[in-house]
Amino acid sequence: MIEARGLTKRYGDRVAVDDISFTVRPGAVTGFLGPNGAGKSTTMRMILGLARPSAGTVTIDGRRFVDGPSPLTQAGALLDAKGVHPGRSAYHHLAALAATHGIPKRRILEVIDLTGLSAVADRRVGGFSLGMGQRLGIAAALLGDPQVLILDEPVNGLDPEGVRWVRTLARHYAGEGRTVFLSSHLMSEVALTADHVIVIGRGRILADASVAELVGDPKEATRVRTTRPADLAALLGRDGVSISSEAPGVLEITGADAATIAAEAASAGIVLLELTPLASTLEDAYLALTRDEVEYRSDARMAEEATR
Ligand SMILES: Nc1ncnc2c1ncn2[C@@H]1O[C@H](COP(=O)(O)OP(=O)(O)OP(=O)(O)O)[C@@H](O)[C@H]1O
Repeated sequence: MIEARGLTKRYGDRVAVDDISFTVRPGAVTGFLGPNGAGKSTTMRMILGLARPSAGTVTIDGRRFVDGPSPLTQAGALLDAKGVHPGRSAYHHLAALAATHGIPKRRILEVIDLTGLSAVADRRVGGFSLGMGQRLGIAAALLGDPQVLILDEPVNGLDPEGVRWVRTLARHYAGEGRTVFLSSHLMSEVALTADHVIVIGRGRILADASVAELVGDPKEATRVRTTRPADLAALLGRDGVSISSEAPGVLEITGADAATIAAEAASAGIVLLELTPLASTLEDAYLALTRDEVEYRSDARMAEEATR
């Protein structure tokens, strides 16, 4: 379990993380989402004792990470996959980590196998692709068989098979009752992988909810394509039904479900070419939550350009 209380990080007069409190629970995958510069990496670095909070506290299983007896067994992290000596082989990189943390040698081969690196374990890390580097970073995170996994953009640079592998791995570890906290820019990926989502924007928490809660009920909108849009709109035009049109012949209707629309159109002899219930997605919810942030950023950029 990761617990942050009043966590704050300032760089000069810039507030990167602004008095946030949250709990990342065991037995679940928690996604950490936010636009660029929102404060995700800074938060993860504070969790791991790599950045000092300006105020507030953050603990892993009740202890500050640096206070732990054997950090790699307490939490494993993938932060910056580039922080590896390029001249070393993958095996030697992991062996060096294992040696300094009292981890038995057989565990090195286990994580190499687990991360699909067996064929390249003796190659110099300097020649690794981004995806192989990510796998090595994840291998290092798993080395201490930790109860808490913290992964910053773990699918970055991975091919589709690799993305699926990370998803399965995250779900597997959560299924074992461990805590999995992962950041991502890919909303669709988080929707598939995470049970719970924390959304951060400009250093503040915008949402802390289950994926189901965040997505909420389906929008209850239905997209309809017909040769007689005006007739259909007139037919359905009553209190509680709203109809908009963004393209010729296409209506987006809320307040009447697909079955009602189909039945009424049929009784009036109106031919429907398409009838699609539109569910809102995590991406919709995320974009709605971070809209202000994005507007702020584009406005700021425009203002900056205008004054040049
Ligand atoms: N060492 C630092 N010195 C000064 N400012 C920093 C430092 N590290 C981060 N920041 C600033 O803190 C804010 C949050 O950055 P952070 O990297 O945590 O965001 P992020 O959500 O991880 O972004 P991204 O998705 O782009 O990785 C940004 O405005 C960034 O410029």
